[in-house]
Amino acid sequence: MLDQYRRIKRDHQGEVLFFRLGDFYEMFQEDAVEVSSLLNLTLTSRTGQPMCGVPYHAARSYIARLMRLGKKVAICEQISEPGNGLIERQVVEIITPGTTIDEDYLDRGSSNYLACLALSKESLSFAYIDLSIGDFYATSFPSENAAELLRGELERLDVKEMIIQESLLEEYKPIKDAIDERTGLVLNRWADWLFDKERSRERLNKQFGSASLKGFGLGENAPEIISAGALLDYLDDTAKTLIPHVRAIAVYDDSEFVGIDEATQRNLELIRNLQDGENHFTLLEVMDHTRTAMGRRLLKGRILHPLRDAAKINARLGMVEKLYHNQEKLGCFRDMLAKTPDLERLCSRIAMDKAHGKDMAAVKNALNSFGLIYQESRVFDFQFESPEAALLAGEKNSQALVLLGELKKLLEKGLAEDPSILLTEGKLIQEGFDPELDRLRELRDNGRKTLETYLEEEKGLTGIASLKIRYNRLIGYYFEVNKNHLSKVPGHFIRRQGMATGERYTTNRLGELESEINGASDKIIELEKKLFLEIREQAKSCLESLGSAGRYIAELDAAQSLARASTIHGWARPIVDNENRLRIIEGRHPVVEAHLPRGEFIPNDVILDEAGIAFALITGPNMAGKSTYLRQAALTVIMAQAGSFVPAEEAIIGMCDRIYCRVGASDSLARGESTFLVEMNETAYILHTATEKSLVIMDEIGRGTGTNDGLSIAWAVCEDLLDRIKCRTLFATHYHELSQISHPRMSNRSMEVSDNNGEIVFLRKLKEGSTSNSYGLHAARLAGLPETVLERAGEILETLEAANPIKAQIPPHEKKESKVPSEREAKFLSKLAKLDPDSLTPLEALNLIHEWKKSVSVPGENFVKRRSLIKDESGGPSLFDTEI
Ligand SMILES: Nc1ncnc2c1ncn2[C@@H]1O[C@H](COP(=O)(O)OP(=O)(O)OP(=O)(O)O)[C@@H](O)[C@H]1O
Repeated sequence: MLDQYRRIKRDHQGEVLFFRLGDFYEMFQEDAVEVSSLLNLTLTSRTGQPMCGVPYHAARSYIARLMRLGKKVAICEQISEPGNGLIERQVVEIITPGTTIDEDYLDRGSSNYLACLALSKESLSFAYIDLSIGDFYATSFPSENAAELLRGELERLDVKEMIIQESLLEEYKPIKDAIDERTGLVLNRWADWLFDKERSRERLNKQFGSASLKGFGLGENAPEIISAGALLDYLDDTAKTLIPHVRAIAVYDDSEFVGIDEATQRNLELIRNLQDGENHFTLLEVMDHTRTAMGRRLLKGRILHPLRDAAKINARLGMVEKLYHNQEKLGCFRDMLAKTPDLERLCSRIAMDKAHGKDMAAVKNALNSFGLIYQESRVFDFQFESPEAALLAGEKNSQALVLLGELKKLLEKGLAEDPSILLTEGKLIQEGFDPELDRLRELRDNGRKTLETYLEEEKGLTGIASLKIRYNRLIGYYFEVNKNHLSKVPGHFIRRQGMATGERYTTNRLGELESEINGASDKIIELEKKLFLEIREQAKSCLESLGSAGRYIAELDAAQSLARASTIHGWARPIVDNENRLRIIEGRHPVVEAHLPRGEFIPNDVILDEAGIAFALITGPNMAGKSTYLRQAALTVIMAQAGSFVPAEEAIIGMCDRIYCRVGASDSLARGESTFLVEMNETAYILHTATEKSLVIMDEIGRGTGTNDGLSIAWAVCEDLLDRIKCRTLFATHYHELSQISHPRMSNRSMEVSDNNGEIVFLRKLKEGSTSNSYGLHAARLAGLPETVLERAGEILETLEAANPIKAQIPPHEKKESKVPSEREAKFLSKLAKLDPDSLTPLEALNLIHEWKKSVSVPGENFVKRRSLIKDESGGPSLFDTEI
């Protein structure tokens, strides 16, 4: 047996092998040593080999714990009946954190992503899937910013498991660093030869039943194909079943959603807080009043993927508004949604033939709720976002609705009231559904009654009042006679077994009754299983419609959640347009406000305007509320573009393409970089990627180094943002000297403080103009610094202020040609980098040159001037060295 174990284990080195031995799953050797310590199991040994085990019926809870610890588990079952010789065993399933669809191993309100990263010529191919609901996405990252973009996606998606092309880890340090930082990520390193574009294309076509992938936005050379195909290969190996619920792939690029990089997601505490990574004190917490797991997952996704399409945003807002204005119906929807099971995840269990009786009962309940919700929602004429939900909403008697209605009836008629989760013990099918099943049940039940009558008969005959009929698996039905009555046992009793307390007997009549009852029972179990599987198969044929119903419920739930939050917190519908402006009147920080007593949060306006002031430099003492103000601006934009009402009296949000939120001096010890280096890396990233349509929030940048260095850097960064990028910016600083920057697009604003002879009160109101006092000593006093230290600090401060270390006159900013390529140039360069000259015909090459010539002759943009920038790495002349 151990040889068999070793043989199987050889193919499952990366997984903990759960090896079925009778009623236990056993682990041996290194698995046993590791798992016994992880799960606190007793470590024993078998023929000198370390061993530990868990009972088969309790295995799920142990597997769930291993999943949470980032382990993969291979389930090895006995596949032949016990008899003479070795039982055959085989791995029937591999459960991994990214591929599991089992509710016990999943977080209800979070998506569960498995991702794949591969190299595709010059770009990186990135795909991810949530197998538990069948959502499948792909994108590609241009090589220039690949590591930052990957970081952003991994943070946003909270990927649980990833397949990665080995050479990427070995040859691209920034990628390796981005992966290494995610400590909980389960990583599968795949050799390069396993990534094959042609095979990937075939696998994807097979999955979608398509002849070409063009319909999914995947052209002939689309880089996304390679990672998406590899992902399906991996699922073939692990899930070991078909995945028919994965019916399409959505290819996206960064122009669809607001770019929110990893640091911004964290600094704004969108989904997880900075303290313990939980969702308390986050934006999600205040927005989330969902009633279903489907709605919660969707809402989370929307917060992390705000849109850049005003029509779509307005459709979401419209749905929220209709519910907001009809509080009675809002309450009614909330009640109905609260009773709705997770149809999306049930669909994947049906698709993968894993839905048990209770799952099917949940489908029945979900369909019931859906029917009621659908009926109630029709009067609202909601504009649903996903095509599948929109289709359901649009066609009153669509085919999908008919199918769902029929399935609901079938489940109501066929499924037992409280069905078993096993296929092997009956209790699955309702009475009156199948005549043959009813007949067998009657036979079985009558058999039991007959047994009772027969027992009474024998009691009378033998005079043993305590005579009992019992059953065990070994000898079946038997009479049990207490030892006090053994003398009364009649001749037709056949002795089967002795016990300490008496004897066990059978009779010919008892044997006959037993075969009648058992025959019927076995047939019932078989028939119930068959009927149940037929019902499940019927549900499987409606998967698409079930998925649409799930999505319909999720969208409605997300909208009602936002309507509810708006009602509780007094949020207003924003106007969202394409202008480069922000006009938030009486805005509040949604999270800080929610945790303060009602009315205590002091609202402030955020006014940034394309034509006028787009850059606000905010000074003010410590504790004055600068950071809160900055973040509330970013959060308001995210909320609006996610399709939510916002915490303001009124708001006009000119859509942002990217939002950056940087906080100076934040540690990133995990990256092994100095605090200041991280700050500068992040600032560089903003200066390289922000556009005129971005919103940049900078909170005390430049603090992590010497005053003069920090101030100079902050000054130059402000100038670059003002002159070159021209984006909307809120820049908070304690370098009051920055207020000397004089620029028509910049305004100085500060947080008001009342100072009544040293009695400091923070008014938390933004006013025009700068301030030159940081009241740092006041904050230090509040923090409890000893009085002697404070006194001494006061003396030093006076001396320093008298000396005024930053006296030098800063020369005016001379606009120099920027060293950073514009977005258009960057796109062009990326295209150029991807070009394969060997595959071009001379005519194609000539056409390209014509195209380039056209693009460089656009007024105001001049690549020729910047040719020194794009020399190839060898230092030799690049294409752009040639005068065009
Ligand atoms: N508008 C407001 N209304 C009420 N309370 C506020 C407001 N803004 C901020 N606060 C509270 O004031 C405290 C300090 O705010 P914040 O951290 O934003 O100040 P800061 O100016 O950035 O301070 P520092 O410069 O020391 O980082 C926070 O606890 C916050 O809850």
